[in-house]
Amino acid sequence: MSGGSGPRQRVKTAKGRKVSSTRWLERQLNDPYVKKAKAEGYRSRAAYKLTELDQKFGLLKGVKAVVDLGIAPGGWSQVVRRRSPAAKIAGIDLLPTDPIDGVAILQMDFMDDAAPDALREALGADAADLVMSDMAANTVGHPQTDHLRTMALVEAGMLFATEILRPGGAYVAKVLAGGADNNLVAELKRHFTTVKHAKPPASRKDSSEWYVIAQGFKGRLRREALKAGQSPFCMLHP
Ligand SMILES: C[S@@+](CC[C@H](N)C(=O)[O-])C[C@H]1O[C@@H](n2cnc3c(N)ncnc32)[C@H](O)[C@@H]1O
Repeated sequence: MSGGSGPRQRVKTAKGRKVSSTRWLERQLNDPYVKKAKAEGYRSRAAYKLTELDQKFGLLKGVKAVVDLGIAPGGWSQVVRRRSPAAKIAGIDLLPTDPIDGVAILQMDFMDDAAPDALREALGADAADLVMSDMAANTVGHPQTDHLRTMALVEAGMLFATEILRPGGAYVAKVLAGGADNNLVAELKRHFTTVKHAKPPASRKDSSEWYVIAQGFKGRLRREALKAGQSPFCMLHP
């Protein structure tokens, strides 16, 4: 997507406004995805990242139950709702999210021990077809710390996905530049038949975010079977 209509808008630095805030405002005003989101009734330009990932990977095809980790302000769930009007959707965020028709929204920390059960209950389905995470840890400006904190969210999302997905289901998560690290990719490959990375066009070029897309969930691994050296796959959600 390029350009957008009309001349580029400039924002004057107001008294008390930081230069970085002025730049952010200017970028928002001139961003074609921001304009499109406004025109099409999406709460965030992030909606187009999921739309583009869906176009490339068919993530939303036929989904009946979806979990949205880091739902606020709600763009991704709006996309799912429009694509699959009957799908059950449950989302979680630290921040409040305005209601979305038919979406169960929890305001809590996904890293809280109680979050997985609360989400399962909110979803109201035995299993999900898709777990999507657009969660981003608040950056502290120390690259290693930021990377570790984001990876902790991706890993926690993966663990949750392996407990709630039906066989064949998918997990998509935001990761930082360089993608998921080798250990995480190896772990994802144990659980999913394909693992890919993508940066949708709507993701800003100067942002370090990428997405990891894991599809074809193999089914829950049965820990006892693994220990006993038997076939580890146990289809708990046929
Ligand atoms: C980029 S935004 C998500 C945008 C959303 N996909 C949309 O389309 O509107 C990332 C969200 O992740 C949330 N988040 C970060 N860490 C979280 C955590 N531990 N638990 C729940 N939400 C978290 C943030 O509060 C933030 O709202």
